[in-house]
This record gives sequence, C-alpha cells and structure tokens, in this order.
Amino acid sequence: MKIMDEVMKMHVGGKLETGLKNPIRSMEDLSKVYTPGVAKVCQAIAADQDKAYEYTIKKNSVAVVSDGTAVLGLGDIGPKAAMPVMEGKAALFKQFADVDAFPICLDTKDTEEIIAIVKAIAPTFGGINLEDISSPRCFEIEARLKQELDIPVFHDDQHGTAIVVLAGILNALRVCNKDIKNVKIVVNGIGAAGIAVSKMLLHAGAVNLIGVDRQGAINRAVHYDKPHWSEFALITNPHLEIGSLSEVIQGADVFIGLSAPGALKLGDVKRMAADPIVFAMANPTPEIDPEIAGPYVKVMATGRSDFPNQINNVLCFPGIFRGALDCGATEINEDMKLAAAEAISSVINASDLHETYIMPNAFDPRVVERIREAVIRAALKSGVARIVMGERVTTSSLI
Ligand SMILES: NC(=O)c1ccc[n+]([C@@H]2O[C@H](COP(=O)([O-])OP(=O)(O)OC[C@H]3O[C@@H](n4cnc5c(N)ncnc54)[C@H](O)[C@@H]3O)[C@@H](O)[C@H]2O)c1
Ligand SMILES: O=C(O)C[C@H](O)C(=O)O
Ligand SMILES: [Mg+2]
Repeated sequence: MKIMDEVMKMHVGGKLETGLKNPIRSMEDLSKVYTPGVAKVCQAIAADQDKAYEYTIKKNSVAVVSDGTAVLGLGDIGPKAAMPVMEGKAALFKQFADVDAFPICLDTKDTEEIIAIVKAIAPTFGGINLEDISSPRCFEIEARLKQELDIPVFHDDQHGTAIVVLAGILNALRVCNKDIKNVKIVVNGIGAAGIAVSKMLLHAGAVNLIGVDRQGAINRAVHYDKPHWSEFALITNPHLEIGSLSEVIQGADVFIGLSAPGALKLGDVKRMAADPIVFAMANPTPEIDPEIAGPYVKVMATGRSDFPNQINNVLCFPGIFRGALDCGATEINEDMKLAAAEAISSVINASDLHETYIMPNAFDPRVVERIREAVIRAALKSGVARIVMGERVTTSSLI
C-alpha cells in the first residue's frame, strides 16, 4: 500500500511545470521579452517563417497528443485520466533528452477533429508524438498528419514499440543463439503496437510470424472486416496456422504480447520451443507474471520498470525525437527507425549480453546519445534533414 501512497504523492498537482530561460527582473527586461521589444521578433518571423525555429521554443518542443482511448492496457479511460501518462511521457522527454514536451489530451474521438486540431497547433511544435490512440483510427490519423505537416509525426505505440522490440529481439536471439530468419514468432494483440512490431520484425528478416488476436490466429484464408487485418494476413502466417493462442504457440521460439493482462498461460509457455523468448509487454499488468514464467523461459521481458529486461518505448522516443529535432528532420522515416533499433541494441556489449540483460535501462546515457547520432546520420543519408553541418536549409532545397 505504501508504494501506492508514494505514487499518488508524486502526482499531486501534476508532474510538470513551465519554466523561464531567463528571469524577468526589471521594466527593462519586460520591455525586451514583451511589448515593445517582442514586436521586432514577431516581424522577423512574419518575414521568414523558418525563423520560428531560431526565436521560439519550436525547435525543441514536442506535443504528446492523446484522446485517451488506448491508455497503456487500461483501454478507453478518456482524456483527463490519460493526463498522468502523457505528463509522464513529457517528463521523460525532458529528463532523458532535454526535449520540451507538452501533454495535449483531446476530448474528442473523431478522426477529422483530431487531425484538424493537431494541424492547428503544429506551428508551436517541432514534432508530434501521438500516444494511446486506439486502432484503427490511429493509422489514419498518423498517415494524414504525416502527409499534411512538415514536422515529424510519430505514433509511439506503433513505432516506438516496434523499435524497442526489434532491439530486444536482436539481443535475445543472440543470447539463445537463434537466427531471426529461422524462428517461429507469435505476436499476441494485433492492434497499433502488434501490427507495427510485426512489420518491423518482417523487415528485419523474420519469416514465420503469426499474429493472434481475441478470435485467434490471423489467417489469409479468413475474410476480415478490418482492412488492417486483411493486409496483415497477407504478409504473415506463411503456414496458414489456425486456432487459439494456446494452439499456435506450439513450438514457437518467441512470444510477443501486445494485448492484455493474463493472455498467456504457463501451459502455453511450456508448449513453446526450447530456450523460448517471452516479451510480455501489456502495461501495467503483463500477459503473464514474469516470476511465474521466468523459470520456464530463456529470456523473459516486460514493459515494466520494476523487472529486468524492460522493453518499453521510453528507450526510444526521447532519443529519436532528439535526433530528429537536432537535424530539423521533416519526418521520422523507416531508415531512422531501423537505425534507432540498431543503436539501442548496440549499447549492450557482446561480453555483457545475458538472459537478464538484453536491453539497456533508460538511465544509461548511451541510449539517447547513440540513438540521436544514428538517427541524424540516417536522416541526412535519406535526405529528410533540414539542418546540415549546423546550417538550417529550407525544405525546398532538399528536393
Ligand atoms: N511496453 C511497451 O512499450 C508497450 C508499447 C505499446 C503498447 N504496449 C501495450 O500493448 C497493449 C496494446 O497496446 P496498443 O496500443 O497496441 O492497443 P490497441 O488497442 O491498438 O491493440 C490491442 C489489441 O490487442 C487485442 N487484444 C486484447 N485482449 C486480447 C487478448 N486477450 N488476446 C489477444 N488479443 C487481445 C485487441 O483486440 C487489439 O487488437 C497494451 O497493453 C499496451 O500497454 C506496451
Ligand atoms: O506507456 C507505456 O509505458 C508504454 C506504452 O506507450 C503503452 O501504451 O503501454
Ligand atoms: Mg502507449
């Protein structure tokens, strides 16, 4: 009970506050930061919009946007109840990457309204981090905003998760001496995170990957009324396996849970292949208690901060936005995502790699440093960086 009191105490009045870069101590200071002095800055930006990056918070600010419909694994708890998570994300952006992030929780679930609101607030920000917006709306919201904004738009539950899972899987397979091309992977929960994680693993060389949702294995022989499942079915489950999780997990090398608490039973774990890898990532309660599954798996990981091998997008979003902001990237593309995954994985030296140490923890400064460097390199190489050699170039000059 005590830990809960400490948790509630840490949230009294929220976790964030605004701050000043320079104190305002006199009428002279006031005349510079406010009228009349400020007018000159406004006119400079009005004459050249890119100067907003030089003279406002835009170059270092990110909006953490949610509608509260898929908060952690708690589901549709609404915008006000989502605030502690979004404030938490903003706090982690600042703590780990010195990014000024702002929680924006919207009292609407309407796709067009969300797109319109985010477009309208975009002038203030250097990037948009979408968070805990349920599928399938999250797919259209992200795709449309990426098309219509010239700043990075990144749905963290999809891509932040995909990046950290790939980093973890690369290292877990090294511990088990298995090759991604030859393993059977079962992904449980084919929503925002499950789809993005599966696509990233396929992109990294996985072949035998099966997605399972509440109704069982996703199979191309079945007609789905969800277009994202129809598309998913075409690129997964090459042996057309059918049935429940308990059936398709037979002989699986890897289980990745992006579903809900308790979805994986100990009997399921025992049916997996030798030296199984289990990433039970549902938050706050994983698909299986790691202490129950632990003795039966080679590598056990969860999304939580209080067990070893935390596989959580906190290892990704601070660094990837740090890199994107520092090179003025117009987007976060596939090359930058892959680079971020390899950077995270590289933090663990081969000699230190161990079944209880496959991922660095969020406080390891090398995580953000290496992601930032790798992401900037990938952005420059793929032509989406606007700051080259310290000079901001206009978007048009990138074409
Ligand atoms: N550790 C991390 O960094 C991390 C990152 C993202 C998401 N997650 C967790 O993954 C889960 C899903 O997140 P999301 O954003 O993809 O949500 P989502 O709502 O988009 O997708 C959840 C999917 O899981 C399915 N599902 C629910 N219960 C299931 C069950 N018992 N068996 C099989 N499928 C089931 C739903 O039908 C849905 O398709 C949440 O628990 C979330 O906390 C963890
Ligand atoms: O919020 C987290 O801890 C990770 C992830 O974004 C989630 O929705 O579970
Ligand atoms: Mg989330």
